Amino acid sequence: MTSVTAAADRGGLSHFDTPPERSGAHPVRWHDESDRPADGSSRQVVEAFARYQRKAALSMTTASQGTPPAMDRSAREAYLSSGTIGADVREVVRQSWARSARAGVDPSSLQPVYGDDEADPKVLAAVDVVLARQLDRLGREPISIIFASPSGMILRQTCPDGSLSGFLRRVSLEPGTDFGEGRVGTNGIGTALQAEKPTLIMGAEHFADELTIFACAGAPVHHPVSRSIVGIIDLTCTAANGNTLLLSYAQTVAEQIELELLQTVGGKQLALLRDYLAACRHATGPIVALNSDLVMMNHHAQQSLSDSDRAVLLARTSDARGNAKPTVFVADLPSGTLARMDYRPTFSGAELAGGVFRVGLTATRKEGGERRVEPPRLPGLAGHSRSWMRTTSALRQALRADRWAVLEGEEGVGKFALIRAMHYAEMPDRHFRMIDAQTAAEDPEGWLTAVEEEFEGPPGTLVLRHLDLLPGRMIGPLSEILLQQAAHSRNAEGHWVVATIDQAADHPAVLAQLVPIFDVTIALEPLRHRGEDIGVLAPLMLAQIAQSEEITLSARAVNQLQRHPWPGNVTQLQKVLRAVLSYKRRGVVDVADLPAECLAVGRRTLTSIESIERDAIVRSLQSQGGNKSLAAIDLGMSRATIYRKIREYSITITG
Ligand SMILES: Nc1ncnc2c1ncn2[C@@H]1O[C@H](COP(=O)(O)OP(=O)(O)OP(=O)(O)O)[C@@H](O)[C@H]1O
Repeated sequence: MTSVTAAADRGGLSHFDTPPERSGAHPVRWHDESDRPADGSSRQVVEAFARYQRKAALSMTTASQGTPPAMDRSAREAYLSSGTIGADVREVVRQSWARSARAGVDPSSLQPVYGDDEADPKVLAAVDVVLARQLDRLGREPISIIFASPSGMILRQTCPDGSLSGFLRRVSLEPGTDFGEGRVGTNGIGTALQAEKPTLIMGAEHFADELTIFACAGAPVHHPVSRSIVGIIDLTCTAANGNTLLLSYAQTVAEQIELELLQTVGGKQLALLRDYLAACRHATGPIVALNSDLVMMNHHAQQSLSDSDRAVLLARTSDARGNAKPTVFVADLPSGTLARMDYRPTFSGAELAGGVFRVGLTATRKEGGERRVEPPRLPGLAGHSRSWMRTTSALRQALRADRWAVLEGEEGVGKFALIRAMHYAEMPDRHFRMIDAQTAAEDPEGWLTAVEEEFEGPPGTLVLRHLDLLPGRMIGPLSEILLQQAAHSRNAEGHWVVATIDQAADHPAVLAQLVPIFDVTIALEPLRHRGEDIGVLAPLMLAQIAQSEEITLSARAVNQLQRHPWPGNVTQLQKVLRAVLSYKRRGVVDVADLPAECLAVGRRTLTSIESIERDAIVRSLQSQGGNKSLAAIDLGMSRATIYRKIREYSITITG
């Protein structure tokens, strides 16, 4: 082991001990007060810095080892003048330069942007503890430790060396400045955030001229449980002193902050983490753990599922949230895969702390495009998910066996449409009547009489729609009528009675007194759990509403619709398609043509204020070509806030 003596001797940086092949320079200090930058022209500053670098270089031990191959300034100049990328430009840098150029960063003039950022106080407290400890160890080493938010805003900066501090101030590397890549181009903070991994940016690899005098190593700091990025640690020193040790040091500081943060994690989160890790240990498939604050997914869930499958899977998991009993359920994913989800609750003491889902995936479409057996057609309706087929087949069996049924599902999910289509598909010659309990309160007597008269009329289907809305005082009388009829009319000449209820409604008396009169309860799943159906439903409905085949949906638009949670189900999808048709009558509807509400894929229903805010963000992002910084300015919010809200509302930006 080689130790970097100058640093370790002072009791600091001893963790820089490295194998010989990775050993490198130790940080240097100003040797002479006269080297300190004078307040003067930038030329003076550059000269002062050059002097400083030269001296720094002299005091280095094994500077070049462990350092990315030095890239001379000509590669950068060639790129900036002609867009030519030299062979010695590292991939991470070449990608970052391209992003910086696309974001319109001016390489010849650094234009720092100042602002506020909402910092998590727990994270900042952990950062402060670790930075104070590091500062003690650094003594007066000319190295700066910076902490920036997930959007690149500098929140903390320490530098024990006054001279280096002076240079940092000149480029505004100080709290309150946004060092996101889209603002100042390639740099240790913004580029590491983009790459989501530790990244070293050396001298001329920086995009902006003024930053090329520095070496910056950025290491993301993760939340110890969720592993989401809570900020970034950046170590900055002179370009001549930069090497991979700087990166190791940044990673060490980031890890120390994570350890510090771990102390603040509550019992519930730890309990969930414990169960999640235990599940991951034996996992051969996706594992998802969640509570109201946290979602954790193993590598399998992140890598092997498409975005739309993952969105549907998460939507399905959130339905079991808060359940204190183990449950197993099945979800159809948009790709045609069937997910069997085994949910086990997690407890912290007696308190429910969340739950872990072990997911088993079964491909339902075989290679070679083997077709499924198509169910009998239901006129005017579309659907081919397993869930849809299970429901339609259960309802068909109930009809054929004269078994009275309750069809339950969320509002607008298509309960009534399905019963009506089933009736006309199976017994088109028979009488069909719907009586809506929503109107029962207006004329209770008349409503009950209508039900009685229906039973006296010709046989057929009687739908008692919205049964959960029946006023309490009418439940007794209706149950008497139904019980009496149930005793007589279960034969081919009788009535097939089907009721619809909203499963979200609070209707204990209906459940206790009326539902047991029916033979079977069948569930029609919310649209968000039948993403596959959207692929056939949306084009069909678009053509139906437009009464034309001149307008179609692109595959990307369908994919986007499949990712939406559809709290208002098919009715909401219908409204969206109507809205699209109000401004586009022919051609191909693409993602950009969809209303703002469809560009967000969230797991929960938003309040109206939240959806207004979400729509405003989506509109602004659209008008700014997807540029989050510009959208933030447009909306008068900080970049951190827009990033948080984009995540919170699960807004996707497709390019
Ligand atoms: N699978 C489907 N294919 C085509 N259209 C559908 C389908 N499901 C629902 N719809 C249409 O969606 C709209 C809403 O359906 P419907 O009124 O049956 O929902 P519901 O569940 O009975 O709603 P609620 O309980 O809120 O009254 C209707 O216009 C219906 O024709």
